[in-house]
This record gives sequence, C-alpha cells and structure tokens, in this order.
Amino acid sequence: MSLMTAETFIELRRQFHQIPEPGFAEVKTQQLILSYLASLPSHRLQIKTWRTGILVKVPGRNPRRCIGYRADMDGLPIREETSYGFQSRHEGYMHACGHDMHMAIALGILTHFVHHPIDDDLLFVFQPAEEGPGGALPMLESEPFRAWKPDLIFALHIAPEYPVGTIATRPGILFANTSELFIDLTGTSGHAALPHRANDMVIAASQLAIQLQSIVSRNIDPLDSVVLTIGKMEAGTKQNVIAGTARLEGTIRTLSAEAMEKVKDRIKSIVRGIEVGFGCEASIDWGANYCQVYNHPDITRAFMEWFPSETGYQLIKCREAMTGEDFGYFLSEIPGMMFWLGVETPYGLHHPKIEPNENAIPVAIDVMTRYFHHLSGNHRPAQP
Ligand SMILES: CC(=O)N[C@@H](CCC[C@H](N)C(=O)O)C(=O)O
Repeated sequence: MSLMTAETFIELRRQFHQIPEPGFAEVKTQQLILSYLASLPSHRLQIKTWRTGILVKVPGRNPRRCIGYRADMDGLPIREETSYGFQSRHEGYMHACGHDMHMAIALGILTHFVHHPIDDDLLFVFQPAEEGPGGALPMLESEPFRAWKPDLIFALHIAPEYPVGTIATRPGILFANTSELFIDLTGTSGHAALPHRANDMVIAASQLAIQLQSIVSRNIDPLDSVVLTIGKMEAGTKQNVIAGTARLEGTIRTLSAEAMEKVKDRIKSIVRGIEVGFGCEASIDWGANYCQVYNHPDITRAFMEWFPSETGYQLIKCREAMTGEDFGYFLSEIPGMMFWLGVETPYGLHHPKIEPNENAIPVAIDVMTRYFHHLSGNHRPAQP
C-alpha cells in the first residue's frame, strides 16, 4: 500500500487511541467510524448501526457469497503510561489491547475494497464490548447481523511478542474458554484493637485467594491447560477498622469446556469452606463467559498455505494461548479464522506502557486485501 494511504490509517489509529471507551459506551468511537465512512463514496457502502457497533457492507460485482471481517472497539480501565504525544484523553481508560489498531486496519481494508470491488460481498463488523461484558454474542443474534450474516469470517489480534511482518495462527483452538469471576464476602467490621468482636474479611479473602490457587495445581490434570487469576482484591475502609466486606475479581481460562466446569465446581466448594470456616456470607458471580476461539481447520490450513507463497511476510504456526476473545462466538456459527499480527513491543497486552509498532497496520491491510482478492478469485491491482 502507498505510504500516503498507510499514514491515513496510522492517523486514524491515533485518533481512536485518544478516545478509549468501555464496552457498550463506544459512542465517540462509533461516531469517528461513521464520520470516516461518510468521506467514502456512499453508493459503494451500506451501513447499519447496532447499539454502539456498526455493520458495513461493501457490495460485490457479482456476489456468490459474503466474506466477513470483524474488529473490536472498546478500551480498558487502565491509566496510560506510554510516551505517546497522542495519549488517551479519557482519564483512567486506555486502548491497551490494540482495538485502536484493529479498527484502523478494518477501515484500511474496507477503503481498499470501496475503490477496488471484488465479485463477493464484504461485511465489516465493528463490534463493541470485547473486553466485557461481550458484544459478539448479542451482535451475532441481532436482527441487523442476521440479515447480513456472512458465509465466512476473519479477524486478527495484535501480538506484542512477534516482529512486524509476522503473523501467527493455527488450525483448531487458538484462544481459551473464559469466565469472569467475582466473589463477595460479608463478615462483621469492628475496632482494629478488638478482633474477637469482629469477623475479619481481609483474612478470609487472603485465605480464599491462596486456596483458589490450589485448584490448578491439585485438581486439574497436569496435561490440561487452566489459568485462574485474581486480578483485583478489595477489602475494608480504613487501617484501624477491621474489614467487614471483601471482594475478589478474577478470570478463569481453560482449553476445554469440561475443565471450566470442574474449576467452577471447585471454586464453589472452596468458597463454601470459607463461609463455614470464617462464619461469613459469600456470593459468586461468573460475569461474562466466552467460548474458545476455534479456527476452522480447512480454512486455516488453506490460509496458511496461501500466505507464504503470496506475501513477503513470515508465518508462524503458534501454540494455543490462554487469552480469550468473544470472536469465538462468531466462529461457533460461521466458518473462519483469527490470527495474531506481530506488533513487536516489549510490553504485553493490557500493560499501561504498551506501544504497538504502527508499521503493522499497512502489513495487515496488505495481507487481508490480498487474501480477499484471492478468495474471491479476483486479481488484486498492483497499487491499492
Ligand atoms: C485478547 C484479550 O486480552 N482478551 C481479553 C478478553 C477478556 C474476557 C473477559 N473479560 C475475562 O476477563 O474473562 C482477555 O483478558 O483475554
């Protein structure tokens, strides 16, 4: 792609980066996408909105089928610590999972096909709330999506650990099953000097956090992959008051649905034990649950065979990752695949200092425009 075009989408990414919004509140993000779309020839696009998401159809010349491409839209409640001159303007929120890159790439691919139509229809899906509570499932079930349901669907996710010019994927499971986890404990608060008249939830929560870690090491077959992370713990109100309440927030990741059930059963038993042992009350909320991302084996193998022969980029056959992605819901109904896009940066996903290499944006646009021309059996023009 030409340098000028690459700069357009890098600039758009920077604009998205400054307005990260939580799931189903992507109001400015939706507006920015709609204003960009308004700059394109309107007769080449059909647009529908669904909540804060957007569906854009680019009609083909002689469609046999519809090829879908999805980008997620939401940011994370993380305080940004990058060195960027275009940092988040939304205090306490950040695009720390690359969704700003994902949207810019989707608009780059879309723009190419507005100017260079292929035979097949294309559907671009801008999906809200990937980080939670999960926009993919309700969007998939929505009337606007059902009316335009594609026959195939693709998506990518940035990968800090791979160099720019590299992609990684695999047939079958790419990402794990996930379940959020919220546990509330209620005891009795009291004076810090009179522990015998209170029921301390700091101690109960600490015990619980440690006991939960025994599930993976003692209850799961060592040959299965499971992660249980408590990412946030809160208790009490002041240093000299015994805490009457505590809350643990976390996430569970498994490569099989059976392991997920087993982990949840064990959590219920351990939480019951804490209730009995500490004489407190506990409640569990499983929050948002995502199914695994399962890449269609034939489609993925075909992509992996095509990729090295038709692009100058490097392909890695990677292992499964314990990250989650509600794109798995699209793949549970529509054949397709997802891949990692190398953005080479020392900080990982969800880190406040992550600075993905923006040169990956034209790489991804180049790969996907080439691939959609190939899928549609149409020659791609030399200059996009
Ligand atoms: C790619 C990525 O980082 N995705 C998120 C998905 C979050 C799912 C849900 N909110 C949870 O925490 O279980 C991830 O954390 O893997």
